[in-house]
Amino acid sequence: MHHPLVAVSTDAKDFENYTWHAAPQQYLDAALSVAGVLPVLVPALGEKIDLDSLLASVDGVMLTGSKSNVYPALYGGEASAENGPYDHARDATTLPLIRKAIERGVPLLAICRGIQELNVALGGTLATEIQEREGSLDHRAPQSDVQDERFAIRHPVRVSPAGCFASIFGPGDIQVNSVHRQGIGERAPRLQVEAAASDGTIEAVSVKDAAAFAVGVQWHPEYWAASDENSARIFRAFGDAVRAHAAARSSGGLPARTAAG
Ligand SMILES: N[C@@H](CCC(=O)NCCCC(=O)O)C(=O)O
Repeated sequence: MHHPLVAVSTDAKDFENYTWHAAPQQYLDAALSVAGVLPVLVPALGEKIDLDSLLASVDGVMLTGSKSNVYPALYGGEASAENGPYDHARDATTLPLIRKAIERGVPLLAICRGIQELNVALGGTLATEIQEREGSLDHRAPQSDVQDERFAIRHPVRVSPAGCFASIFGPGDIQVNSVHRQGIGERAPRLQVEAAASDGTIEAVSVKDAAAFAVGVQWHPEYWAASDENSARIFRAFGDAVRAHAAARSSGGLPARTAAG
């Protein structure tokens, strides 16, 4: 079976005297087994990467979650020891990659840190320690060493009837997991809300004027994509968009604006 290629963000991690560029396996499994695309890891090498060449060679981009936070100066905030850890190499890679993928009409799925990067890349800001806001839910993972407990599905989000998620999930609420302490602060002007939690936290967005599927989710559909229908739906929708992009590219039928650059 032919699998179209999807570029996947990596974290730069220092380990055993090397810097590794890595992504968790759950994202890779969900991409291959549920979306039906072949994930290709993109090193966090920032401006050394020719993004036009990369994006001419793949049919989708997926941004993973991470314990690290986007460096606050990138959205006018202040860095602090408590706010870290940071991953400057990842920021220097993902923010331009997001902008370029949207500009070229390459389908984009941005998960957790990814939705935060999407917001920052398009001019928005992030709020930190959102569990401390009055009336806020605690969106952090429960304290546990067991990953299945940390990633357990545990709160509802309301899907907006007006956006593209309504056609993926239908109307009403869906149940999601939650492993974050930051969230969208000021929403970037090009983003529209696709889902929100009961405390108002923005849980999913899409890019209003994008030529292709371009969405972000604050939860982790990759973790249960093999067993949870709603988690799988996002990956299937992304896979469909990637295949449509691949078909348009191979027939030379991409709209002029997506072939540019
Ligand atoms: N660090 C940010 C982004 C949230 C995110 O991507 N979480 C995944 C964490 C994975 C883990 O803890 O195992 C935030 O906290 O908002």
